[in-house]
Amino acid sequence: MSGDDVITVRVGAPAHGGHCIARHEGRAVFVRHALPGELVEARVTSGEPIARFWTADAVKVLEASDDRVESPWPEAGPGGVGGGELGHVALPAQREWKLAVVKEAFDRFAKVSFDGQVSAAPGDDERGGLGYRTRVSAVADPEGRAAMTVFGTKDRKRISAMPLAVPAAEEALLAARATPGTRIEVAVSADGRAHVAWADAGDRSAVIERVAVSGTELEFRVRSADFWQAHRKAPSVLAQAVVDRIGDAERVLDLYAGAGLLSVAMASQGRMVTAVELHSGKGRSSLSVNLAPYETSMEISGDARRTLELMAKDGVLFHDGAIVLDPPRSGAKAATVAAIAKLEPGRIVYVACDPVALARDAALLAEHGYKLESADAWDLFPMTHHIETIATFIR
Ligand SMILES: C[S@@+](CC[C@H](N)C(=O)[O-])C[C@H]1O[C@@H](n2cnc3c(N)ncnc32)[C@H](O)[C@@H]1O
Repeated sequence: MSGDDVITVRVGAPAHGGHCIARHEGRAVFVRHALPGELVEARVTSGEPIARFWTADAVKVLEASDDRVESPWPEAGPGGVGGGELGHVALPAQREWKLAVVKEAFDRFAKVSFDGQVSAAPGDDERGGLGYRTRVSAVADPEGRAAMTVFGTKDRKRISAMPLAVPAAEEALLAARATPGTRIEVAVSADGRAHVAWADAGDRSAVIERVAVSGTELEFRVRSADFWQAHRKAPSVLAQAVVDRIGDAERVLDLYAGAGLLSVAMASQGRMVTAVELHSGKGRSSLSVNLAPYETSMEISGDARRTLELMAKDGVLFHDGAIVLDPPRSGAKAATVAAIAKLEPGRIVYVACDPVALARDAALLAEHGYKLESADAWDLFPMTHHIETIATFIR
């Protein structure tokens, strides 16, 4: 089965990754562009006879869910580009979907229950979950115009709209003309201006971002090569959440620090922060520039696990301190979790863009004597399946 084969299935619960699970002839089928409870005709997108599961796109809805809406971005619909796979789901139902996914991840992999909420970022409800991305990227098509990858393929399609982006970013992306094959990166900085960078052309221009944390406006220099949260409100939501969760820790180790968003937020509250980041780029890193005003804080340029192991060798302990980590999608994994536990931090604050990776790491932390104190989630990527979760662990 593949290509144009269409099957009729009753769709079940959502699963991690932006699809719902259905069954067909005894096999699990991951169906995108559907909603729980719907009866749909789905085009099989991968369906080897011997495969344990198939994937499919709902192409015709025979019985629609009450939560189905018209997608504000049809180009990301069935057979379209990735990055807008929940567009057909009403905004409150997107959050219920994400809550179900986080709960399932915690139950299944961490064996603890997730009792938190999925909160909206300020202003998202008013904007219908649109116009939030300050960072967008695409690749120039043969005519030099913005194109995105068709989900599950290597093909690209020119886009005519990017409604998830703040208007200035959408406008800049659609107006960009670049050498075919070049990556076009748009960043709208705190001053509301769109900055377009052609990453492959070596453009490393910096923008200034301003983020409000505990009533103070903090400034950050961010280069196009630096990691920066994509949602316009994500930096303040996450920095505030972390500041609120580190308790009275005087010393904090911030692993996977990026341009220093969380480090600077904590340092601005008088904490002594050591920030660790692997990809600090050429020249003076943004992390070091952004941390410079805080004399008791410092940057370590290197790998998180290696840094932890060197600290353990030197007998460093974090009993009265906290370790904050915000790893890439794959999570921290066993060796880094073990290295964190070796420093015996009183508190661990884990910021995760993948709830399954977080839940797996939570199970590992439990083996090292760390128990979940609290967990909360934010919908910082409306119209997509992505979700940001913060979990706090104590010894
Ligand atoms: C999800 S981002 C978090 C950045 C920052 N906390 C923020 O919110 O802006 C993860 C960061 O980890 C860095 N990174 C990836 N692997 C790493 C490693 N092994 N050791 C240290 N940093 C790493 C990436 O370069 C990236 O900046």
